[in-house]
Amino acid sequence: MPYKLQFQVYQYPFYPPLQTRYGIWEQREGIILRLSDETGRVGWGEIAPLPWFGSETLAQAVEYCRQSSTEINESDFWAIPDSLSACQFGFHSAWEDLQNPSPPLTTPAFSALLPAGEEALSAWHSLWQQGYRTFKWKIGVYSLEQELNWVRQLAPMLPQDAKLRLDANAGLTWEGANQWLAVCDELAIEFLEQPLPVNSFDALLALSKQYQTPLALDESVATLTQIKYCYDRGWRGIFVVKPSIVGIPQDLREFCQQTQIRTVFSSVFETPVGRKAALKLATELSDPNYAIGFGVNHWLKAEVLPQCQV
Ligand SMILES: O=C(O)CCC(=O)C1=CC=C[C@@H](O)[C@@H]1C(=O)O
Ligand SMILES: [Mg+2]
Repeated sequence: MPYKLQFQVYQYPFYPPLQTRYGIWEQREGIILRLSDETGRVGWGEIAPLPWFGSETLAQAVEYCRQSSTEINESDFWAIPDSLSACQFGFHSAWEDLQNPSPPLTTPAFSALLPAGEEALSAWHSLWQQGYRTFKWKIGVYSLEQELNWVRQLAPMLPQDAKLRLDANAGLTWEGANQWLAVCDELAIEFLEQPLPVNSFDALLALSKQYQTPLALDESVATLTQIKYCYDRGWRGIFVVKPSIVGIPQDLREFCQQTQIRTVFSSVFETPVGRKAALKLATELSDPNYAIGFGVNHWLKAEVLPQCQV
């Protein structure tokens, strides 16, 4: 049965901008997809690229949508190349939504992203009062000395049942990662995300065996192709899965069911359209021992979605 495709590009400002080791991220941009069939069923999907994580660029995704005719078939969904992993997720999510529009009945607990730097010391309390019990703090943004000093203040001030995880966004050196992990073990940090660059797999694997604090790969496992590569090379630590850029949901389901890998699902600050599809997959596959990285998007002010062009 052919499906009718409509799509619209969107841009939303982050408020406040997101500060990470990669710099300041000012706005989220992506594509909202609307699929409909002859019986009148409608499905929504979102293409939310994250090129610095290894997905396609927005321009490449727009080009793919433009060259897709307004009538597409099931075979077209399976023909989307792995190099367009955000398109794969967006189109398959819209197709799954059309067949079963119900949102997930429950979701795992959410982790809240703290602002980078010293601001985290004051920001966590209002999030705690909102009900968050797990917090993620980005490191590698300021100097090692400053951040070690701040984490030694932050960890002890959190209530007993709070959890703190750190995300280095591939920004540490081997020496810096060892310094951080010694402190993580001292402070019972929940896990340390991507301490070293993607091309340092052997060093990451060695590091994962030297400290109590679990390591999580994120940038190294951005797509299902990369997840399989790291699994085949022996990674059995945490896999941070950003569903919006991972690829085809059904392929991820099958791989997780075959391997039982330990996953912690994470947002790419997508809109409510992509968030619904991502949470549905997270509810099915994310390790229940870990909160998922979908704390309220403080960054995204706009809630109204653009209507697709007719
Ligand atoms: O995982 C979370 O807790 C929230 C999402 C998040 O931290 C990220 C989303 C997208 C890109 C990065 O800046 C960052 C990450 O590295 O995990
Ligand atoms: Mg990360």
